[in-house]
Amino acid sequence: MNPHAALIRDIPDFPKPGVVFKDITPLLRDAAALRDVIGALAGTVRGERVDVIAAIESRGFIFGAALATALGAGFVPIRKPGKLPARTVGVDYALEYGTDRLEIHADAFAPGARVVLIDDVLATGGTLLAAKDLIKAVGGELVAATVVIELAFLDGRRRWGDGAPLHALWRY
Ligand SMILES: O=P(O)(O)OC[C@H]1O[C@H](OP(=O)(O)OP(=O)(O)O)[C@H](O)[C@@H]1O
Ligand SMILES: Nc1ncnc2[nH]cnc12
Repeated sequence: MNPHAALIRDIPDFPKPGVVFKDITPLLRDAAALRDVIGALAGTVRGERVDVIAAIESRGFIFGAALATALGAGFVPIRKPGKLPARTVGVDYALEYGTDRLEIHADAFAPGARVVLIDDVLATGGTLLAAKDLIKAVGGELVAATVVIELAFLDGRRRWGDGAPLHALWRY
């Protein structure tokens, strides 16, 4: 059950015809709802030692940075191409409405760093899987991934595979 379902808005045909876009901006501007979401994200990794939150540009940054502060963890950005200034590792991927590339700094993690991956939406799973691969490629130990919204009808979870658990606060 999502107590804040009314704060997630369906926008038909954005950014392309046929896509129903889950708009989280009404939720973000609601102070109590935003606090609840950050608390719920923290709940998905309660009891785990977490050194770093890694989050995906750009909507993932909103939740990831707030969660890092709440948990007393650090923050590592996984960015769209050409944005990170030092040496990077990158991967091309497909998402629900296009293709893109994600990059991470090659030295993003201290040895043995325990990492939680955060994003706002799991749709086809291409983005989250690309981020998982990058974290592993640069030596992070992935503890879990958590998304706020899972579009279960797109079956992205099927691609996630074994290893770290994949949590979702709300499923559609
Ligand atoms: O599961 P998938 O099909 O891969 O789609 C999920 C991704 O799509 C959106 O990102 P987008 O690239 O639109 O970036 P944004 O956060 O900058 O809006 C969303 O924030 C997820 O990262
Ligand atoms: N339908 C959707 N709504 C919001 N973000 C998305 N990212 C990928 N698909 C999405």
